[in-house]
Amino acid sequence: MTLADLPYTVVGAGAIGGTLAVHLDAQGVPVQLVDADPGHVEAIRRNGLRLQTPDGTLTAHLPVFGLDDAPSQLKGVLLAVKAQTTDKAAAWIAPRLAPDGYVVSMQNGLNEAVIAAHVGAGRTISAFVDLFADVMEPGLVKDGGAGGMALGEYSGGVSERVHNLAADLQHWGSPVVTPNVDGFLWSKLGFGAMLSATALADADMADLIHRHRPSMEGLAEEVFGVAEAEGVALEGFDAFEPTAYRRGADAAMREAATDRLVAWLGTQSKTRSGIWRDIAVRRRPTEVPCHYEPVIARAQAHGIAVPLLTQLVELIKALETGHTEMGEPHLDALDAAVGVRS
Ligand SMILES: NC(=O)C1=CN([C@@H]2O[C@H](COP(=O)(O)OP(=O)(O)OC[C@H]3O[C@@H](n4cnc5c(N)ncnc54)[C@H](OP(=O)(O)O)[C@@H]3O)[C@@H](O)[C@H]2O)C=CC1
Ligand SMILES: CC(C)(CO)C(=O)C(=O)O
Repeated sequence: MTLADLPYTVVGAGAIGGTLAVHLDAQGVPVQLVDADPGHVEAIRRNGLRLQTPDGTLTAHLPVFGLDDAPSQLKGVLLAVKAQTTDKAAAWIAPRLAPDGYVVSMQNGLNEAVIAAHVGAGRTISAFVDLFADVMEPGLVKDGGAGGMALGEYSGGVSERVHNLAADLQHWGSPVVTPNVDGFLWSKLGFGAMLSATALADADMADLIHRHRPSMEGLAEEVFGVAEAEGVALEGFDAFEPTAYRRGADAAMREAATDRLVAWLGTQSKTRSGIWRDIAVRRRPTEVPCHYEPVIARAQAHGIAVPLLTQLVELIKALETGHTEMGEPHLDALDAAVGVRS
């Protein structure tokens, strides 16, 4: 096999990596998996990787490896580990990555710089993913609803390899190919702050966003204040309209945007965020500090106050360590903090 023939490698074959791998396989595109969870690897080896979709279950029988027995040379890597594992995973990938290989960050957060530090900016592809998926049991991923995706070069612009990747993903859908993935990533950080806040309570994302509009909208506004200072041109996606949450946005326009967002979230069969799932089901640390501490640091550098975001990160950390329990009073307190601020 020549380098050009090497399959895609999904590193982190969980909810997102698993979903994309099954769709690549269904498109007839060669793909192999690497995952750190031995139980998941074993289940995939035994029964294939199964993706439950509204139209039935797709099963992909794919080569699957643990970190110790994976191939020594990788070409197109789709990285789909949680953000806090990016550094470790990229360090593992770097010595195995072919000179003309690349790593695509199929993640939430600003992970591209971390990846580029290991493999080089020229071998890093930016991506934004708004898919909805969950690992239900080892070897089984549930498609929890449709969402958007964008792809582009981390160094800027778009390229043939980005267009090729978008074409290879056609069985999943149609990714946007754009030089402004950053605009999507920052918009998702705003939306993601709302989703992260819904993990403070034990109820569905749509209901909590509807009931706690002051804090939800205030969180997005804080993130977008930082994005603006960073010179990022925000991009809308799915039912999320970032312009409605910029400071000074018309109040009626903002409420209408939140109405549409809540209605759309209500159509998704995945009703709780990955953050909620990590705390309540998996009982493991979440991505929230890794996503938002860099945003808070940038806010400080620009002299921008982000009190809601800071409080959100502290509350999530307290939930992770068991210092507090999930409950809607946390969101009432955030709502009240907005009242004090404005
Ligand atoms: N799930 C969703 O609907 C969405 C997720 N995202 C983003 O996608 C990214 C991936 O999330 P998601 O798919 O939900 O996460 P999952 O936890 O479902 O999948 C990640 C997988 O990676 C494995 N893993 C951990 N460390 C390594 C490693 N060093 N090398 C290889 N594999 C490793 C994990 O194993 P173990 O469990 O043992 O750690 C797990 O099986 C995150 O950034 C998330 O925010 C974005 C949009 C939606
Ligand atoms: C809510 C969702 C699925 C939106 O993409 C998400 O980002 C997550 O679960 O982490």
